[in-house]
Amino acid sequence: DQVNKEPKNLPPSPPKLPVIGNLHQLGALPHKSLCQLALKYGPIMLLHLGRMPVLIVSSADAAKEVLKVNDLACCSRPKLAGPGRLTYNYLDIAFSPYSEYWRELRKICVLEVFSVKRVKSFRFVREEEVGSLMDSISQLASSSPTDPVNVTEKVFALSGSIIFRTAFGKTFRGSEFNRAKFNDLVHDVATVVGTFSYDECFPGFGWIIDRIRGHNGRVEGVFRKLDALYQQLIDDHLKPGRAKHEDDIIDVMLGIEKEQIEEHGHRAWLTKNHIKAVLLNMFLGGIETSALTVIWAMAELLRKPTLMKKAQDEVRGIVGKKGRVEETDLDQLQYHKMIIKETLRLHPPAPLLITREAISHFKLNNYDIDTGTLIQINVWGIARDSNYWRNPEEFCPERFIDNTTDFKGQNFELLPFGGGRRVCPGIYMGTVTSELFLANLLYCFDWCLPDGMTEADINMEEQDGQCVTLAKKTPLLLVPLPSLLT
Ligand code: HEM
Repeated sequence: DQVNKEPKNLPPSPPKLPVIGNLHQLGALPHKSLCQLALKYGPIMLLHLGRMPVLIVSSADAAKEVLKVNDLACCSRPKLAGPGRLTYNYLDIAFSPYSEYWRELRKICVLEVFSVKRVKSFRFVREEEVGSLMDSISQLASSSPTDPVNVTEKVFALSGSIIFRTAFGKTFRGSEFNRAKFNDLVHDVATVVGTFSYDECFPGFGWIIDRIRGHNGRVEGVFRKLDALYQQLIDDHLKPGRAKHEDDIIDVMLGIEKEQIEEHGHRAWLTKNHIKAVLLNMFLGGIETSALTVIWAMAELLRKPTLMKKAQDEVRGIVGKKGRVEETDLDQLQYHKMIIKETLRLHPPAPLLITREAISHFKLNNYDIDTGTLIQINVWGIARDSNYWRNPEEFCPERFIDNTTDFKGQNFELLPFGGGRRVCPGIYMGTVTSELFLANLLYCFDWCLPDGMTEADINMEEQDGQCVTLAKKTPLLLVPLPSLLT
């Protein structure tokens, strides 16, 4: 039998160095370096990061093969050390390997936490928080009219307060996290879960490099900060007589825990650590993604004043003198929706999605993909591929006029939320939040560049650091002029 076995047909690989393999070719912005490598080695390549084989998928056709045809073989997650620590050993949704447990947990959360009905029930939170941000920007604009506002910081704080209130049932203002460098913590979490540890790439000696670069200490530091926060949130929820408007995710999960204990007479599977692990997903999935979308959209519009004007005319024309954009207005803002879509095309918050792992051997365009191979889908590269997109580098929301391409995982040339069984369950929450933020920023203010700066000076560089998310390197500083409508 062994004799008759066909030799394996592995995907092409760039030449690798002894021991480290292709690690040195990743660079500071892996999605970019991987695009360059794909031009030479093709849309299906096999890299080796130390001992780990990693399949890099860089075309819509190949992404379809992975996410649609072979999704079941590819929908697991590897047990990497950083996410392992932060998820209490993979008890969450995003980093848990494919299993009965993951299916059950995802099902509960999709029904109870991410459903359109639940997300809509928190509309008042989003509108209140957006309203108070607009008020605070107005105050800054009237007290020091020429001073720039750090829009990046404001948008992160807004996104944080919305997740705090909807997911954790607590206001963010006045908490320790408001004062601390909140966006740094959010970014640290994304970095810790996005960075491979050297120990897993190089068993035997990698831990020495990890120790020298302080990787383990960093993971532990982030873990302790988050764990203390979660514990405090859970304790608050267990206090009798707690005032609340709507059940938040902690209420929902504590309710399931109680039901299980009542039903079985003892705890079935849900513990406080499970709840904390899911809170990490809210923290990581919910805050940075929506904030980055708004920041990149603002930066792109600032560079193209005619598009900015078109967007402002639309929102101001539809909302009139109401003073604020409400969620019920959003469906009428068709151009606005195209701006968000175009921003997610050029600046997908997770440019390589979240690492997957093959749980069985499968064939991808005749190549053999072995069990245990890690899989990264370069959605950043795919969305800039001139085979699918005309003038792909240009920010042009108009490309979506009379074009039904959507980002929900069915059009493989546009996958900012991934696809298949692991598709982002927060699509509705993420888009409604980003749309509401951006629409209000555009409706309430005219935005000018700080003195002496021109459109060409806006820094569009991406933050390096091999992180799971794609942040703008420098903060967006803009001078707000209140619009006459507010
Ligand atoms: C603009 C907003 C957002 C973007 C672009 C985004 C993007 C993504 C991406 C690319 C993935 C990985 C998909 C894959 O591996 O194929 C993902 C997964 C996930 N996202 Fe989002 N996301 C957003 C908003 C949210 C929000 C608001 C939440 C929750 C509060 C959330 C929670 C999650 C969770 C729990 C997963 C893991 C799913 C799984 O592995 O089964 N996301 N998201």
